[in-house]
Parts: sequence; C-alpha cells; structure tokens
Amino acid sequence: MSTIKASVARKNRSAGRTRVSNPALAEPIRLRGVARAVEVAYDAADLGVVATTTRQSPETATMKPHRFDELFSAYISLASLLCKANDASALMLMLSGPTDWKELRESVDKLRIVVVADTPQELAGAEDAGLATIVQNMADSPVIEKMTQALLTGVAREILTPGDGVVVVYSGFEADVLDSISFIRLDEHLGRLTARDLKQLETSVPLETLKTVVDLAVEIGREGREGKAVGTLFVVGDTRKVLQHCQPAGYDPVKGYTRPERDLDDPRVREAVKEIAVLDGAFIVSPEGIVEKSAQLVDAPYADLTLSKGLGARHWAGAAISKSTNAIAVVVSQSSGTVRIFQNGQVVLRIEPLRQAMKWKDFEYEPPPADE
Ligand SMILES: Nc1ncnc2c1ncn2[C@@H]1O[C@H](COP(=O)(O)OP(=O)(O)OP(=O)(O)O)[C@@H](O)[C@H]1O
Repeated sequence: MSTIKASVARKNRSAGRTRVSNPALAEPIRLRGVARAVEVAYDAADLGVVATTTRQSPETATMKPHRFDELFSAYISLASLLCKANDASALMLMLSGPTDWKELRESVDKLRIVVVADTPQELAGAEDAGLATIVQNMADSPVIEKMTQALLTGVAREILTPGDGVVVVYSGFEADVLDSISFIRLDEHLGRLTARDLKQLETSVPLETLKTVVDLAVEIGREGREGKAVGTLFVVGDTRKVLQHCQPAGYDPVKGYTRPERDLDDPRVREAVKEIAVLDGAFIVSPEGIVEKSAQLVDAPYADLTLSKGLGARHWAGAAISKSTNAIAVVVSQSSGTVRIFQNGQVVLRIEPLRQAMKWKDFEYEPPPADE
C-alpha cells in the first residue's frame, strides 16, 4: 500500500476475525478465527414494532430485529449498571435491526441512549421514542471499526462529547446477537487513534516528528491566536527537494537561529511557531523535527491533482508539494480549524478541531482550477 486514502474499514478489514470484549478493558480483546458469523433470524411480527410486508426491499431483507426479551433486557440492565459504576453518560447499542424503542427508553433511566445501525430502516421510530440515532453504511466492516466510526460520528454530531465515558452493547461474538459490553473513555480512545492512524502512513518521515507536527497543527486549528482563527501549512520531510520549490513570502523569523532553537521537541519552539503561524507562508520541517524555514511560498505543479470543493490556495499548495516530493503536508484551515494531512497529492487524514476527533472520509474531488 503506497498511500492511505481509504477508510479505516478498508485498511483494517479482516475476514473471519471475531472479537469478544472484557468490560474491564477500554478496548475489546481480539480473538482470531473464532466462530463464523451465525445468522439468527427473528420473526419481526413477534416484536410488534416492525411493519412487515411480504416483499422486502434490499435494505430490510438483511434486517434482523432484536426481540426485547429477558436476555436483551439483562444486557441493557448490566450496561446501565456499568454506566453508573464508571460515571458514563451514554449507552450505545450497535444493532442490526429494530427493537421495542419505547421499552428500551423506559428501561434505562436518565442515560443518553444512542442506537447505531447500517440503514435508516433498521432504526425507524427510534428518534420518536427519544433515542439518538446514527446510521452508518458499514455492513461489511468488523464490529470494532463500526464502533469506532460510530463514536467519531457521535462526537462530530455532538451527540457525544469527547470527555464522555460510553458503554457500548454490541454483537462481538455472533453476528446479530447482542453478546458483548465494553466501557470506553472517549478522550483516551480518540487520542490513541491519532497515533494509530499516523503509524499507518507509509512514509520516511519518523512517526514522532509527524505526531509532533500534527499535534501542533491541531492546537493551532483549535486555539488560533489572540481570539482569531489561524491557518498554516507545515511541509515535513524530503527537505532538500522541498526547498527547491520554496521562496520567501517575506521576512523569515526563524532565520539565524541555531538548530536547538528551531527544534519542535522544545515546547518553547512550539509556542514560537504558533506566533509565527499568523504570518503568510509555510513551515518547512526536517524529518528530525527542525524548522528549517518559515514564511515560505510553496510552488509545485498542480497537474493531475484533484481536491475537495472549497479548498483554496493553501490546500492546493500542500497537495502539490506532497505530490512532487516525498514530504507530508499538514494544512490547518483558517476558516474551519480542520487539519488535513496530504501525502502523494491526496488527503489521507482529516482531523476536526473538536479535540482529537478524527474522521476518515471519502472525498468529493474536482479538477484543479483552469487558470492554475
Ligand atoms: N503557495 C502557498 N504557499 C504557502 N502558503 C500559501 C500558499 N498559497 C496560499 N498560502 C497561504 O494561505 C493563505 C490562505 O489562502 P486561501 O484562503 O486561498 O487558502 P485556503 O486553502 O482556502 O485555506 P484556509 O481554509 O486557511 O482559508 C494565504 O493568505 C497564504 O498565507
């Protein structure tokens, strides 16, 4: 794999891998090669909650309603006990079909309940019963990826806050049967994702340098400077070649400083970078994390590049330099605070400004502007 541009689902997909959770752990234990998915079909009519027709649409054909029986109820009770014990504010259910939403709502006092499924049909009626819903079309993905994506979507849609503890009930062992419960601290989980996803970039830029720059970029996007939003561009790695595409945009504030005085490992240097970020131009960072130059105009060819709609000159410059060299470009958008990481001309990771919630995303592409 030369670049990472697909969703987490594609990267981590592993057929036949089944997982079972230990509620005491933040992340489920992974077991390889355990039981193949067993399909358990319930009679929807028994539930009294689903309107059935004799001819099912493709969406409803795969729907597996969850009977609100003793076992289901026991899992919900256990999960709400676990919420209480851990001060978790939300209970998330990964479902493969509808259940008795009203009964579910009434069986859990005060907790926020979030129900997650692959199609809107599977969650029909849930919102009317006061439940938050997340629909994600990830039927073929392993449950842990679905869960992670659901948590990220929950944060992005402000159903969950990054400081939340969340108890998740899901089918970890057998498909369509709720059999597993996990307790997840969102801030820890989302923080780990940054390191995990960066680790998967196949690049000559050391992970530590990349992580330092990305963390700094996220802080700049989130904090801005003196109440004002700040955008900037970091070009990391392949320094010699990158510098061939650079020219000063104006006065370079790092010029004349010693190497240790430009080392991003030093928190004082990172603070100085936040100040300089308000100026026009890019930071050129070596693989060792030294700021070689700042306030640089980056000029690389745009040919064969496509970018999401609405991204302007800074993002095009980042995309172009990452295509022409082996550098990674980290772009902070002034308008949104979003951090995009470019490799080989494409966005490989997007980090939203709300803490460290990040989202892999399929991007809408459009050709470069005609005058470039
Ligand atoms: N080639 C470049 N190299 C370095 N910096 C650039 C380059 N082009 C633009 N910039 C910087 O980006 C700033 C914003 O430009 P523009 O609004 O077109 O970018 P954008 O991609 O829409 O980013 P933002 O979301 O931050 O507005 C410019 O003021 C300039 O500082």
